[in-house]
Amino acid sequence: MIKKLPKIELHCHLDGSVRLDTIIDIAKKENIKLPSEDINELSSLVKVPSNCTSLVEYLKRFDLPNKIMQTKESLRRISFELLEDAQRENVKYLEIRFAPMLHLQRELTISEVIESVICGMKEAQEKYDIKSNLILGCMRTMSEEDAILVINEGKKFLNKGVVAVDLCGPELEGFSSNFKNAMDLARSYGYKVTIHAGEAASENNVLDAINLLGAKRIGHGVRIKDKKEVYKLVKEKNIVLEMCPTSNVQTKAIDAYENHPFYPFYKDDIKVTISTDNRTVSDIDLSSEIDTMFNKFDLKRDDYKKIYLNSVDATFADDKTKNWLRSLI
Ligand SMILES: O=c1[nH]cnc2c1ncn2[C@H]1C[C@H](O)[C@@H](CO)O1
Ligand SMILES: [Zn+2]
Repeated sequence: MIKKLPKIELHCHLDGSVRLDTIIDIAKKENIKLPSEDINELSSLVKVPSNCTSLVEYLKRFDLPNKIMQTKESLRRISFELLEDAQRENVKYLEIRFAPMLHLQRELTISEVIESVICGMKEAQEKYDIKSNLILGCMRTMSEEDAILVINEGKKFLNKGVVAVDLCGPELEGFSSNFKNAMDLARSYGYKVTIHAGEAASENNVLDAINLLGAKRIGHGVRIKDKKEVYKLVKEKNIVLEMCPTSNVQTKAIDAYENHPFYPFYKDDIKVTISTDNRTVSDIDLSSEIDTMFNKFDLKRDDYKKIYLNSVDATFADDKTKNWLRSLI
């Protein structure tokens, strides 16, 4: 049932959503040595195990896919295939995020990395009934200079495939102050800002992401449940939460689906949306994720419509795309 509904996904990492057989195929073509070429063994290396204890452990699963994402052709293909997979479950709009700095291990420049991902995205948009934009991730483990490089190189693609920037990777308390100049610069160019925050560290990071970095959307943000002041700010400013419940349960940001704040936030009119975070690493798709939340919390068709429309408003897409998305439900 859920599979047939039109869907929007705002938070999906390219490197966490690579098909396993594509990893094997690219490795063969590019002579890259994998720890195993057996799809079942590879699956156990890329998909997060049930006994994962933290975000840091979860993030180790990205090393392998990133090994085979170092050429124009592999990036084009992986971006095309992500949209191909998404349209099969009726995703109509997908914001793909990835960190260009992770794809410079061989011969590519930042600009070529972005261009290759856009190329795959365009091809899929021509072939299928799906639209997409890119969010450029800057790793919090890297320097502010690196973030500025990505922002400067990505500028020429703004509104030609690229719409926003993000900070991702392990979350330390107070990370925002290290990236204030970079995010000021990004906003001055016209990038929208979404920030992973309040996932593996406290709600204060959400406060900073909004107040210091100008985030209009927050990746996860589950920890705002812990402090009234931050919760109130998110609510009053209509900040959108890109919620990824399965990822939160896997990284132990939340101990069980039943305790995920998605439902109480929704009931209290916080702008919640549902995404996969990482299709391959988390071993889910958007339909299964929506299905899980709807079953756990007994949500109905009207609730779906409300969350879908929240997602339309929250996209970083142009008005024409937003109107099209509204017409689908
Ligand atoms: O949920 C997440 N939190 C923080 N960082 C994440 C999450 N999922 C993926 N990442 C990281 C790992 C990827 O290599 C990077 C860029 O997509 O973003
Ligand atoms: Zn994420």
